[in-house]
Amino acid sequence: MRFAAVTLQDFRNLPLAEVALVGRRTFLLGSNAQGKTNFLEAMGYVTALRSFRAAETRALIGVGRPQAGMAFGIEHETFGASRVTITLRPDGREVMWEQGKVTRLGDFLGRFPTVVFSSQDNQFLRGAPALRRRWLDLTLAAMDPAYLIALQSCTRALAERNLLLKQGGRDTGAIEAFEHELAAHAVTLVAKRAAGIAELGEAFRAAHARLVPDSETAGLIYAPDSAAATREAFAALLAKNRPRDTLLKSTEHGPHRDDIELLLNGRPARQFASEGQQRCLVIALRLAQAAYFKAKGGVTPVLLCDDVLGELDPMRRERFWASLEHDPQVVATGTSLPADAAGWQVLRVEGGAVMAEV
Ligand SMILES: Nc1ncnc2c1ncn2[C@@H]1O[C@H](COP(=O)(O)OP(=O)(O)OP(=O)(O)O)[C@@H](O)[C@H]1O
Repeated sequence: MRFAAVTLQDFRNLPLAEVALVGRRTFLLGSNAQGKTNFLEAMGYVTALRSFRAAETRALIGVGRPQAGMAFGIEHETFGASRVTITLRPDGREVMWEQGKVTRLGDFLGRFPTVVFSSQDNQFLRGAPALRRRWLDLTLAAMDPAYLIALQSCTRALAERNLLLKQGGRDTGAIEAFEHELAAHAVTLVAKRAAGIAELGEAFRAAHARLVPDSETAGLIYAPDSAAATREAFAALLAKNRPRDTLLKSTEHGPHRDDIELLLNGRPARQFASEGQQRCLVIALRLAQAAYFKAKGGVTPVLLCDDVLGELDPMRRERFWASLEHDPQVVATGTSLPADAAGWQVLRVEGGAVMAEV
C-alpha cells in the first residue's frame, strides 16, 4: 500500500499539516523536537488504531485543543483508492473508512499495515517482556481476528480473576468459572503464538541473513510461561496456584507472562550480542514483521523509519535497501539528509509545520 495524502489537525504539535506524498520514498527532515516522529506516529496509527509510542489518546491531542483529526488518502492493493479519517477525543475515537463508521477493532485491525523502525527499538532486547509481548500481540492480531478475540478474552478473564483475588478469594465458584474461561482462551493463544513465532522466526532468520551476510545466524524462540498444553491442564495449574495467587492478589502464571527470545548463533542475544549486532537483529525483526504482513494479508506494508537508518554504517544501510522486498513505500525521518537519499521527496518539518521542499 502507499500513503498518497496525509492531513493532520491538532495532532500533538502539528496544528495543520496537509501533504501529498510523491513516489515511494519520503524523507522528513528537521531539527530535534519539530514534529517528525509525531507525523510518523499519526501514519502508524492507521494499522492498529494505537500509537507506536504506546501513548494514550489524550497525549496525541494538541495541548489545549479539544480533538485531533487525521485523514489519509491510501492506495491499496485490495481496496483501491481508500480514504480513512480518524478523530481522537479525550474520551474516545471515531474511525471512518469509505463513509462507514468502524465500530469493531477486529474489522479494521491490520487492513492498512505499517511497520515502524524506531530508535527506541534498542530497548526491545533488554527491556521488559511486556515490550516484546506487545509487539507479538500487535503482529499476530493484525493478521488474525481469532487471535484478537482470544487475547481480549484472556485479558478480561484474567482481570476478573485478579479482582476476585484482591477481594480475598472467598468466592471460589466465581474464581473457578473465570479460571476455566481463562484456560480455554489461554490454550488458543499459546498455540497461535507458537505457530506465529515459527513463521516469524523463519522470516527473521532470512531477513537477518540478507542484512548481515557474515556467518552469524539469528533465531527467534517462544518462551511460554507455562507448559500446560490443554485447557484442563491450564485450569488445574490455575487451581493449584490459587492459594499463592490469593496471597499475591494476582495471577502469577499464564500467557500474560510469556516472552520471546532473540538468539544470535544459538545464544541469547540480550546477553551476548554487541550494540551493533542488537541493532541489526531488531531491524531484521521488523523486516520479518513486514514479510509476515505481506504473506498473511497480501498487502505490502509501509515502512516508517524513525531516525534509525542513520545509525547503521554505510555497508549495512546499503544492505538494508537491498533487502527490501516488493518495493515498499518508505517514510523516514532524520536531522540531516543521508547521502543515499538522492531522488527522495523531502518534507521539511519545522515547529509543527510540514512543508514540501522545492
Ligand atoms: N499533545 C501535544 N501537544 C503539543 N505538542 C506536543 C504534544 N505531544 C508532544 N508534543 C511536542 O511535539 C514536539 C515534537 O516532537 P517529535 O517527537 O515529533 O520530535 P522530532 O521532530 O521527531 O524530534 P527528534 O529528532 O528529537 O526525535 C516536542 O516538542 C513535544 O513536546
